[in-house]
Amino acid sequence: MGARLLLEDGTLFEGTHFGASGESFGEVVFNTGMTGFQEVLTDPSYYGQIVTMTYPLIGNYGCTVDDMESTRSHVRGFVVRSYETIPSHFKSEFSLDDYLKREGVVAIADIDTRKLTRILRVHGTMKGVITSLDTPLAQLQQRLADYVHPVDQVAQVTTKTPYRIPGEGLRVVLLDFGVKMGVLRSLRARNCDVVVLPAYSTYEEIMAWGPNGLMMSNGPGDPMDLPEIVETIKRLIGRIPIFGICMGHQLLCLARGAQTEKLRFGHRGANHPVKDLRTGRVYMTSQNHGYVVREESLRNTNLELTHINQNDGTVEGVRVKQEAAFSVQYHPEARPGPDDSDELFDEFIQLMKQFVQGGDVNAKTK
Ligand SMILES: NC(=O)CC[C@H](N)C(=O)O
Repeated sequence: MGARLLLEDGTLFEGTHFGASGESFGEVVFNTGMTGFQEVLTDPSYYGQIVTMTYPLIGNYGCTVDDMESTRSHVRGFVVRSYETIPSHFKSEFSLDDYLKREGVVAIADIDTRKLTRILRVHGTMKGVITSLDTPLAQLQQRLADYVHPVDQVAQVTTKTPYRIPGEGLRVVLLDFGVKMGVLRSLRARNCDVVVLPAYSTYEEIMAWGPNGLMMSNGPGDPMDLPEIVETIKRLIGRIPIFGICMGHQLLCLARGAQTEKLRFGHRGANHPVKDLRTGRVYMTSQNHGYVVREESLRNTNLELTHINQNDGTVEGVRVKQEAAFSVQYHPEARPGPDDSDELFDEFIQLMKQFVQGGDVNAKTK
């Protein structure tokens, strides 16, 4: 059965259909990871996006509940060069096709994903639609032109009610902007007592849990859609140690007066080199973001640039001078991807310990 992918600029790809049937609109982006399609599909930061995998063979190792990054898929569509129908891996419990059908994700295979990626690299990410239906092209074009991306996507994916993952160690409140399981696993591996709160929790609701530290998660959409949350973070900086990942990083920077902007085509994949400017060490990192903190905007703030991307020189990490707060644009929880940056969670634990011992609101990030 056939399927079509139509881009906002009029480019049409015709391929084979798999996954759910129907018509689905979203922002078309690409991911450069060679593996990790299941983590990509279940990462809430991809909410509202149609994801293309640049690696040509997808589905080979099947799916397993173990590798889910949340309880459902958040993508609006999935695009691959070659879909492998027979999964082969000892952990595989079901096929990618079964999973996409179950989650209502429309997918297309057998298109030239290299050509698609080059279009997105040159012209930037754009709106698109995948359809398995026979809708006439002119009608499809009109519907795509009328489609608008959802705003405040964080509200769609954050937990509706607080929940706790008990542990014997330090109490971490996690503001859930669309948290990946990997972040929770990394905190649990360090025995933290984790309380996950809705993104729009107030300063008082957060502090009522008596946290030793605040973790701010990844999440979908534009950080500038979230001014109320930025106001809450302004009050929290200096009160408790803070560690921000991706969306959490962008919001920390906005709270300290920096600015964010949209990248032309973003960074998505498990193979992005990042340099720690303090040590000169380069880490391979897992990434998924379309927005970035503007480096020039750090100048009049007390944010210190700690990490940069080796490919395009963009901001990858900061710390707040004189305060116990730091953040990174990439994903140290590494699902999928290299765990080079796992130590950032240990740094956060150290910061919280220092803070507990000294009761010191000025415990320094290293
Ligand atoms: N993974 C994330 O947290 C992404 C943050 C933000 N939605 C961006 O695309 O830049």
